[in-house]
Amino acid sequence: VCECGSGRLHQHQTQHSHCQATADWLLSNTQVQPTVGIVCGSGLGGLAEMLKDRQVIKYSDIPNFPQSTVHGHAGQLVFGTLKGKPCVCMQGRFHLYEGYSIQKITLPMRVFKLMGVETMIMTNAAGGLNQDYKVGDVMIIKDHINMPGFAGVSPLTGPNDDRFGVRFPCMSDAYDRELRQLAHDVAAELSYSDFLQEGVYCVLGGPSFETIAECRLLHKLGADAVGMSTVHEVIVARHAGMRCFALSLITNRAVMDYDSQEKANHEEVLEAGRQRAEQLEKLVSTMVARLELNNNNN
Ligand SMILES: O=P(O)(O)O[C@H]1O[C@H](CO)[C@@H](O)[C@H]1O
Ligand code: HPA
Repeated sequence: VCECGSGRLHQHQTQHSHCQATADWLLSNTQVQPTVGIVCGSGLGGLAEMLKDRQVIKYSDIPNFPQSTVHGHAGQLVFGTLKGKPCVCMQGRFHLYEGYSIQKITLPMRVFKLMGVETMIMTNAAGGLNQDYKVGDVMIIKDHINMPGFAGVSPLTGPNDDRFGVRFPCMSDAYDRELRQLAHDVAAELSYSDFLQEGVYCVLGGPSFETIAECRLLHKLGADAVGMSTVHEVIVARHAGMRCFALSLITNRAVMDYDSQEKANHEEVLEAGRQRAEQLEKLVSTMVARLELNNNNN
């Protein structure tokens, strides 16, 4: 029963003990104690192939883990080192529309925290709302708009577990300023600046793509890109005091015009990932090589 004294078994306690059991199980099944966590977006699983001394564990073998159900998400954790840094890579993430609870889709963040991860790097595929963005652009996320959050859908709903973080976590510093600067510096060195953007990511529930009216609305609200992931992970990771950095690959341009014949589809999303995969991997791996692993940003 819960330590809160109510005599009941509460979800937050179950969550903590589940996360701890999963973290312990993973630590006893891998040689790697990761300090960096990477989440691969749709079609961006190649990031995990960069790890050295790889050890792969399928989600179906991990206690308490959900399964990946989306094409382009392999469904396994890859442990190894990237430029000498111990990493864990989610080759496949979970989305609200897959039918899992919002707590379940973000459970890996808490597991990683309990394993010793200090820095999270999330990637995603997203539709470009900003009219200056082109397919293949890489957007550093500087801020987000949490649409489900407006309706009370948050991974932190329910009793707060102080072992992870505070009841009311700050989100104005969610996307680490130093890591964003590092991304700009690395991109400039690699001559990637012509396809690098920095902007605001808006999350929706999906799985239907947006209507034209919705795209126009989101653009007016200040969103530069739209997708169905990442934000919930960032909220849970920040709540637990991990540094966060996130990138969107602009895989398609959001349809904003009633005369347009374009139609968003998952195949073009995956294809855009294939086209830009190599540069995205180089950008992330060079950043990881330069990470300072003392987290003062709780
Ligand atoms: O955000 P990731 O996981 O990259 O996936 C994006 O791609 C899918 C749509 O093609 C949606 O799940 C959207 O969120
Ligand atoms: N909308 C929502 N999610 C997406 C898109 C989009 O246009 N492209 C890739 N993921």
